[in-house]
Amino acid sequence: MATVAPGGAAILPIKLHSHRPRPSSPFLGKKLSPRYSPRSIISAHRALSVVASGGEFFDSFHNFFLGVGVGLPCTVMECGDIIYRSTLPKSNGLTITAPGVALALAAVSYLWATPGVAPGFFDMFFLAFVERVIRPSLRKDDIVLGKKLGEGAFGVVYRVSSSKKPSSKREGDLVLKKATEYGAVEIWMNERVRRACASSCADFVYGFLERSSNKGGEYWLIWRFEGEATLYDLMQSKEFPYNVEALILREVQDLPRGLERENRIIQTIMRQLLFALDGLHSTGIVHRDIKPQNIIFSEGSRAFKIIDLGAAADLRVGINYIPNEFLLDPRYAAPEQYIMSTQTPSAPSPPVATILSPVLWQMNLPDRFDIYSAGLIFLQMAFPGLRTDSGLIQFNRQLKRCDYDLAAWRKSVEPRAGPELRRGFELLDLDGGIGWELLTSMVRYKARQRISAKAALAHPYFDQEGLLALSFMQKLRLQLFRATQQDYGEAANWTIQLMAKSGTEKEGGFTEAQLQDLREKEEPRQKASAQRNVLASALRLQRKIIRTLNESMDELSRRRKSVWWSRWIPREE
Ligand SMILES: Nc1ncnc2c1ncn2[C@@H]1O[C@H](COP(=O)(O)OP(=O)(O)OP(=O)(O)O)[C@@H](O)[C@H]1O
Repeated sequence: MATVAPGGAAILPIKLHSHRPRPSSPFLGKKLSPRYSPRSIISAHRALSVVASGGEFFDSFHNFFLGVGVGLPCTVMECGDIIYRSTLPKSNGLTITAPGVALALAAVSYLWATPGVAPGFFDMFFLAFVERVIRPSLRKDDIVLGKKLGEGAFGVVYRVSSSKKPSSKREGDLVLKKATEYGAVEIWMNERVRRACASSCADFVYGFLERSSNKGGEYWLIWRFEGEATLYDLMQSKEFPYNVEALILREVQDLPRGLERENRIIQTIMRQLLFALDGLHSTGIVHRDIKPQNIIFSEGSRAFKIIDLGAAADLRVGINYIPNEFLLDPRYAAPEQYIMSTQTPSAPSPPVATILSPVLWQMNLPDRFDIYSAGLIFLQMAFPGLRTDSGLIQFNRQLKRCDYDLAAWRKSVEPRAGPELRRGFELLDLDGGIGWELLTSMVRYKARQRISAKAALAHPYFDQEGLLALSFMQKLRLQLFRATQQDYGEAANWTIQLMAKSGTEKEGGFTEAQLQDLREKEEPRQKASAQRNVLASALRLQRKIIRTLNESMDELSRRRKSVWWSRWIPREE
């Protein structure tokens, strides 16, 4: 049974890692002969090890560590059944199976699905700490106040400079926001954005809690000064959108003005806005206050960036996500008002929220809230009459009367439209109505039917850069896009119906809008098939798990969740 290896060590036919006889084993299907029982082989093994290595201590010592099954003490071996040496696996025993690969892929997809469980852990427990160590910090005394830029409900914004910086730096190259409420959240969001998608938002420098003021604590947030104008400022000018073209190209174009040129500029603005939104949404942040006032033109990067993350929600860890809280600008807010269903329990503790975040994200699609607001900005750019507060409020009323159906709104206003409104429709109708198509897929009543930022960027509206007409292939793609969108909507409706059926009396995962829509729908219901029942049961089980986890963590999170992230924020006493 034992052989002697070239090194002089004994090699025994002992399988080290398996207890299951192999088909090639002569013992397969038979009771092991007492002559070759594991115990006897182990004894032989011990004896032969000693004999074979007797005189050559050095060789034995060497083989003790290098050989497989060579002279290793049996106490550390898993001496299983006996097989011939030829049947020993050549690899280290790791077997790749199809179900194993599928399971691993499913786990990886879940961990990387929006908003990203795995990147979230890496960001929170590694990147955040590394950044804290290496980034430069600022103190109250380092800041030289300049002129006031704005004053909102939750803070005052100044243009400032740093006394720490060398004189080569321009004066007033920073912006300071002294914030009270939501300051901590805004620091958290800005730090997250800086690590995940820095180009989406204004360049954040530092944030800390300043306690020396009389008010008993203010959060100081510092950004680089991006530029003088927000999209709102630019849209107020009669020159819009040509003033944006001049900023982006850094020169005034001496070309004839017209719809095509305007359309191209608006398209560029929309693309930049959607890129910024996609960056935020991919990392699990929903802004919740997208409006032209919060989109600033960055002179350095010649692109629009998002500012004011005070109302944002980080769905990856559940920060500032309170389903029934109201802090939205009603002019730009989507009809559902809440980014998560009011029936979804408030955010669980951070680890649970992080683990469940892909499920909750898919159930609620909270990013579509921002998409609706972006759609309204698109409308404002196309129709100058909607750029004023009163114009927008009136439009919102009309749209509500049309059940948030843009096509119905168009039908109602087009026959009696003035030249300005008609010009807006003409602009959106360019290239086979591709702009109108994109707009209607952004401004929809049902969040689930709204296009995502990523899908919007892939929309053919953005393919026609520099072209006045669509090519045959582009038209084909548009048709395909429309067809798939329809299918998607139907599939989503079907799933929502199932989920609604699976008991949402007390707990559920649907927005009021979705439930309302289901109530309104009076389509004949098909008989539930076995497949549907299985899916419904799975969803019921999923909800039960979520509820149980929430309940068990509730007590813990109630005490901690309101303040836990403030530990990350530096303090200056
Ligand atoms: N990084 C920046 N670069 C240049 N200007 C900025 C920057 N950040 C903010 N501003 C200016 O400051 C103004 C106010 O900023 P912000 O919206 O963040 O403050 P706020 O207190 O939340 O205001 P509001 O409540 O009105 O939204 C902006 O409209 C913009 O003009």
